[in-house]
Amino acid sequence: MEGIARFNTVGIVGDETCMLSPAPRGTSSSLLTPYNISNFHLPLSPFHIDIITLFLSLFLSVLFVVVFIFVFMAPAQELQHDQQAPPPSDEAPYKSRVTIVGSGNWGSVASKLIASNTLRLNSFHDEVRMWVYEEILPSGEKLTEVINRTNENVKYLPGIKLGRNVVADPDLENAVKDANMLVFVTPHQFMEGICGRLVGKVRGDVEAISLIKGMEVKMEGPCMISTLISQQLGLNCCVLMGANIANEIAVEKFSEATVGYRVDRDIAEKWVQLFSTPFFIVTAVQDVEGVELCGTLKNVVAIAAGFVDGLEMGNNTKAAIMRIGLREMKAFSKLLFSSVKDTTFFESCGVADLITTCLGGRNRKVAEAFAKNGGKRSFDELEAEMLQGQKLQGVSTAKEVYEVLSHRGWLDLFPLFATVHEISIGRLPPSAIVEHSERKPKFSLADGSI
Ligand SMILES: NC(=O)c1ccc[n+]([C@@H]2O[C@H](COP(=O)([O-])OP(=O)(O)OC[C@H]3O[C@@H](n4cnc5c(N)ncnc54)[C@H](O)[C@@H]3O)[C@@H](O)[C@H]2O)c1
Ligand SMILES: O=P(O)(O)OC[C@H](O)CO
Repeated sequence: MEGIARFNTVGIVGDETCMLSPAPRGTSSSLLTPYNISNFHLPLSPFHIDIITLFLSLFLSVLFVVVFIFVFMAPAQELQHDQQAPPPSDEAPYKSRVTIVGSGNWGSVASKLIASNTLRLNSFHDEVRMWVYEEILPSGEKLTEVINRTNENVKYLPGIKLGRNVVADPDLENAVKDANMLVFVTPHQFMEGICGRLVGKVRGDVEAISLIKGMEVKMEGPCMISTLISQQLGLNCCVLMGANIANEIAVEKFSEATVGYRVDRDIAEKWVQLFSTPFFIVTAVQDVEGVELCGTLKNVVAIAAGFVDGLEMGNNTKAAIMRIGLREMKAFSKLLFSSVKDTTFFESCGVADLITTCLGGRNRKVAEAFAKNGGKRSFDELEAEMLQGQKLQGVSTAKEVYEVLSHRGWLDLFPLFATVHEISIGRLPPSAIVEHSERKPKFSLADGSI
């Protein structure tokens, strides 16, 4: 604009010069400078000539600058703009670009599922970027370099090829910058820090989904991880939960999952499309909080089931603990969010996830070892020894749920949830899981009301 305005100013100066009249024939050249241009005789004094010369040189200089900018600078500016503007210029605008934020056990399997679909479906760019929290392996190599060389996450999912179109990237900002579909799948305790690093770094049109089972408790109250992501990054976030033990899906054993969405069914369908395979069946329901709370709270029940296994109390006791746990899951979810639907508890994210976790999950396994050791070895110690870098979610979730219960005066209403935390911190012995959980809550929790 500045260039155009200057150009107009130059034009006006030019017009003014054209207003000089031709010198009348026979006019004496001694009075007027003989300034002949063809048959024009301009009756100008030296002062006028100086002014005109000044204006002309000004005009020519400005013209030169404008031409210089257009010829030499504009292409450079265009190039710079192209580099910043998403999506990159080498792709059709309708193709979605997917980045996975996280590369643990489930994060790696999610990358494998997604990578098989982005190759197959035209609406997605082939490449799937996977942010990796960089680690140095015992061999001295960087985990990202090994993943990119071998196409395998040798630490968190050994023996499984992820797909050649998965690119491991240790730089979080670089990994997300071009994506318009972000999949969050890290242990929940790292998400606050990760979101903090991503503020202002994601595309304006980005959609997100969280596969993370967990919650945060803030001064204002409980905050689901999808809400944390939505609020911190200013984007819409769906969730995907289900009976999904990652190692089983990695070897393509049949499983189901549930996508929870808030409003936009089309977005939910796009996520369903991105994850679905013949052995991984995904269904969408309009209940983000219900789906996410199922995935989050079942980990607390799994710890209780692990205590029962460690104490060798048998299947009936374990089934009883699962039933009481499911009742508390439903009541707690509905007390926090009245919108939570009963039907959600019958989806894969509900009762199916509860069953698989209480039978074969990591939370159950480590809790069993905790009980076998009479609570003498801490969860942290057992987790490090038994999971080699993978993380439990149930112990910290039990603590977070306990904070909500004590803050709201609900401890007596949720004896199983409260007891799991008290055993985990050594306040009660593992055997308390049955004695305390079987206590009848003071009020009916059947419909989630107090
Ligand atoms: N593994 C499963 O079977 C499974 C299935 C469904 C859902 N989930 C859920 O998915 C989420 C992620 O689980 P996962 O199994 O992929 O992870 P994981 O348990 O394998 O966790 C390890 C991951 O945490 C990363 N990490 C370690 N320190 C970190 C730090 N300071 N900052 C950021 N990252 C760090 C590691 O690099 C690694 O990628 C959890 O909420 C879990 O409950 C897991
Ligand atoms: O191994 P866990 O206990 O973390 O559970 C894994 C998944 O959440 C099961 O769906």
